[in-house]
Amino acid sequence: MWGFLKPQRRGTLNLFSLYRTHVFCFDAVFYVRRTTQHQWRCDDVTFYCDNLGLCQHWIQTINDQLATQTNRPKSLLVYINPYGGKRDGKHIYDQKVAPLFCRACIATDVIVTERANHARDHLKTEANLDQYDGVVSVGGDGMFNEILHGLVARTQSEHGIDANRPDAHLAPCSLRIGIIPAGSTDCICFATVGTNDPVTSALHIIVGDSQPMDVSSVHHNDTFLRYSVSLLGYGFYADIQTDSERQRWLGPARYDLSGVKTFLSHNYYEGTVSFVTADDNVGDPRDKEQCRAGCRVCQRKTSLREPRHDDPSHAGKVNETWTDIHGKFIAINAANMSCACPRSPQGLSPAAHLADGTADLILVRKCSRLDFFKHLLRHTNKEDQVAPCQSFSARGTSPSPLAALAPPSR
Ligand SMILES: Nc1ncnc2c1ncn2[C@@H]1O[C@H](COP(=O)(O)OP(=O)(O)OP(=O)(O)O)[C@@H](O)[C@H]1O
Repeated sequence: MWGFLKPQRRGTLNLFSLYRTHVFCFDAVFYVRRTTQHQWRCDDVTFYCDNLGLCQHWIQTINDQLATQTNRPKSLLVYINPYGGKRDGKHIYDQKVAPLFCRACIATDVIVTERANHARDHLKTEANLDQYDGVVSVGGDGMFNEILHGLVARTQSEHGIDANRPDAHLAPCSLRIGIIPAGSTDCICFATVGTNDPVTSALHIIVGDSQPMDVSSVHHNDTFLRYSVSLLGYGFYADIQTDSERQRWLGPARYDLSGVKTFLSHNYYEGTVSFVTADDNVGDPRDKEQCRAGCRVCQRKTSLREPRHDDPSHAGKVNETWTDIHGKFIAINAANMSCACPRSPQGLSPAAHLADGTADLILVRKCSRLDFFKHLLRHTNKEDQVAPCQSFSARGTSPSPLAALAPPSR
């Protein structure tokens, strides 16, 4: 007879394991409990039984059910950036994440990076990727980007795709990337999971959650520069980023200092932005629902986009009509995702989809400091982020001053 009894002994149990006493067999089942603000926690239920055979049968049945879930990772390659955010990436991983991976029987190879681009270079050339189900980034957005670059570059070189061609269709990576937030803004984690919480992210990885993401490639004069999954910024945000790197010793507070400095300098840039509007775009920048795992728009778009990287004749799009906008701009932003983070819970483009094959182009023309301040202030609240600025869904830009955005591919 199964029943919930007061536990006689609680121990560190494997995800599904059997503990025996002389009187009862008992088995603790660990599960994910959803709490508030998109946070997940690990909880357990203990079942008791006085029939050992029945208990074993029950455990076997659960394990058989779990074995059918092939999306759960069994082996992961973990990169920890000990240098990002408040420099506590290693501590976060050891204290909050490793015990959960261990409990879920996930084997891990852990590399603590020793320099910038260590993870990228290791993934590009050395790592034996066949033995892993995924790669985990413990760090911030910069660390995620390193891993993205390593994995995407490796995949393209294995498929013989020339990444310097802006019209090349990139081959999708077979490995997934998990993010354990341990950086300063952790925008990519926040925009995909809804919170910056290492335990929640670890549990998403354990249960095999996944979300496709658009990747934009940035080129200059037919030379590949970099990939981007979040914000591609020219002007205001790029200036903050450049300046904040010089203040890294300040930790996450460096963004505040650089933000104020850049705002006060009130720089603007004159040039022409060219873009192609998305033809079958179903979303609108003012849509109320935020894109999350399982989004129907992204699922539909992903299924419509056939991978065509093996057919050179399909490279590039024909009949694209380019629109030019000339002017003086304070900020030129292409958002591949909402770019939400704790300071901007809605993000720069709240309704941007993670995998619909488009980027939201946000142009902020030269205006007074006061008007620009009002625009920035909206990022911190939940009100309409786009009015009265114009916002476009675009799939490309022309050369200078913005590097071209190739059609995003997964
Ligand atoms: N061992 C290391 N020493 C120095 N720099 C490193 C090391 N490992 C990684 N890096 C670099 O540190 C940079 C910043 O890391 P990360 O993104 O993790 O933190 P952050 O910049 O504080 O957070 P965020 O990007 O979310 O603002 C990355 O661009 C990465 O290339």
